Amino acid sequence: MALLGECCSVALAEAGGSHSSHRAVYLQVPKTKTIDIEFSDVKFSVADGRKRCKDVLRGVSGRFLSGELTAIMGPSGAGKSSLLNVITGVQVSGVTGSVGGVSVAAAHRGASGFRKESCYIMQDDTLDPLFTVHEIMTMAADFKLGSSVSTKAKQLVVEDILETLGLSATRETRCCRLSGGQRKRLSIALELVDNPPVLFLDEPTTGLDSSASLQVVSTLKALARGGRTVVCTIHQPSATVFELFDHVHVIARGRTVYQGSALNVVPFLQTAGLPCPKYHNPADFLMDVATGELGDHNDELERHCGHKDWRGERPLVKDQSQEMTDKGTRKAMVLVRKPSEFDRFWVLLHRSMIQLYRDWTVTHLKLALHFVVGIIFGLYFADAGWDGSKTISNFGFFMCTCVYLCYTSMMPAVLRFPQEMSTLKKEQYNNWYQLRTYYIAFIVANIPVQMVFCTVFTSMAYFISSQVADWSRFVMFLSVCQLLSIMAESIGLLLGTTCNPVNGTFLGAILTAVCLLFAGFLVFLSHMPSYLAWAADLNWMRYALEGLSLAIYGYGREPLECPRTEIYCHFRVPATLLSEVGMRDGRYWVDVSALSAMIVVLRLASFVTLRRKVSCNTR
Ligand SMILES: Nc1ncnc2c1ncn2[C@@H]1O[C@H](COP(=O)(O)OP(=O)(O)OP(=O)(O)O)[C@@H](O)[C@H]1O
Repeated sequence: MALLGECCSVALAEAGGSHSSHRAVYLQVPKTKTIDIEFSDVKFSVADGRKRCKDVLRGVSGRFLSGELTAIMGPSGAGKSSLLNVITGVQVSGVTGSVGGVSVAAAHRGASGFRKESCYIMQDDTLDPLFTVHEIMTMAADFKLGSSVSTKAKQLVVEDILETLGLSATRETRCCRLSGGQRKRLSIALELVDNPPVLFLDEPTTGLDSSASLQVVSTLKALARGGRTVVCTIHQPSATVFELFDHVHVIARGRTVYQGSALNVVPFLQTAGLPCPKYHNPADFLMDVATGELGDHNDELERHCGHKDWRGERPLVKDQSQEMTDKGTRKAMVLVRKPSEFDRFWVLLHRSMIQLYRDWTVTHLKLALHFVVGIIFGLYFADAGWDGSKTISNFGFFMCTCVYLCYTSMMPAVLRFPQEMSTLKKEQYNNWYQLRTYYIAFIVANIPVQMVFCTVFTSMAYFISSQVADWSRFVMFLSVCQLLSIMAESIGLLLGTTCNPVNGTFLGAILTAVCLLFAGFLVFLSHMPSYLAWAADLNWMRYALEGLSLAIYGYGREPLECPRTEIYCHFRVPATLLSEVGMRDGRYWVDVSALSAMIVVLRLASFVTLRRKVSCNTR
């Protein structure tokens, strides 16, 4: 990698800001800091499942220059995405060689400066379907430009980028309703907000028709001409699209078989004794050769492409900032200070709140279901709260409440992070925010919602089943329910970040069933074999059940009423139940503390596993 010029901006130099903490953002594609990326002898191997090594990249070298639009091409499985992943630092294990003048390992530790300034638009780039184009762009501007830039200036940046990428007409359209080409352009637009000097794109034209592909690649070319280094992988481009590329790097079976200008492909193949038929798309012919359809010429091509530099003239880069000054246009330059994590926390919180509000399946539907199920529970256990002859049924009500809260909190949580993983990976790679900021914002936004669901269900079930009308007991009961549902959600988050969603939901269901077994309901704590008592001590459901029982029957509750028809009312005195089920010596505060401690441990553990999952390779 080489810095070709200290042309970041005059304003930057005047401000005395370092490149890492300040960046100049123009309201139109500017000439920015220019970065060339050089990589040499890059090798990447993976275990192929039979304890043997498969060489995916076998010593690939090359240079991607600023101002140029580069395509990495090759047959399917040749190693295009792998090369991009190695250069961007997404793939580190099993890789040797150097990128940006330093070894791959050192580059991963942060020695390669271009990575901090580059953005990577992945193939399966997901855009939140709940937001409009304008909203999602505004959020990107808030993340990247922070509060040092006024809202008005941010809006100008957003409008300008939308205009440049031909998205102004869709500004009020929700992302889920955009066409494939518009989605790709929006993914690019999001990353342009803070004007990155390097853009990597994995197959930006996949799934697009020829005119949309042409639009996307033309956009990329315009961005490259603004001084950026733009590199993308691409499959079989049309002749028109192919000609737009300034530089093409072709890989076949992990080796470079051509690197040079798109216009030099035909003369190159001619030199290698492979004349391209007249009226044939050179890109198609090149792919036919690389796939071996015309015989195995890869060794020959590899030799020939090393003999001569097939690269074309370096294109002239447009200095648009200068252009703007010359024309005296309204376009202004904004000096950006890197936003604080605190600023980003508020943006994340705001985003989570909108998501919760707009996704009616997450909030409205669940709220309605908790309300209805709470009523059903209450009716099913009607009178169990005051009637001494139904005390065992009431104990069953506590157990059913625990199981219901566990399942309804745990299962959605298992799917929560896997659903957001691709967005999270992209935003993490592109330095939108730190993972801990995201995690804290998630907790702060989510816990109150969880508490509201739990309160709705518990209140309905509590009062309809005629539990004791004592506010302090109700608060104690509700607090345990809240802790249990947050606890179950924590387990779900941990499972979602350690296993895949299918295994996670299966394990969650099994875990809840085992906890039910050791909770002290099916086998009372007093009847449990002593050598298995430890299992109950580790069981969050046991603490919840005990907490609920003590909240209702502990602390000197008056004897219950019994119907006249009952000749013998065994559980009339509440303490009798507590003694029989082995909870007489239980302490409410111990149960609450145990649940709280487990929540803290599990939330920390899920953060660690989430970080591992986000930072692990794309595969
Ligand atoms: N982390 C990995 N573990 C195992 N195999 C891998 C890994 N990364 C790449 N490969 C293998 O390396 C080969 C090249 O994969 P890569 O995705 O780079 O190809 P590609 O040229 O981008 O293909 P396509 O155009 O079909 O996307 C494939 O056979 C793939 O299975």
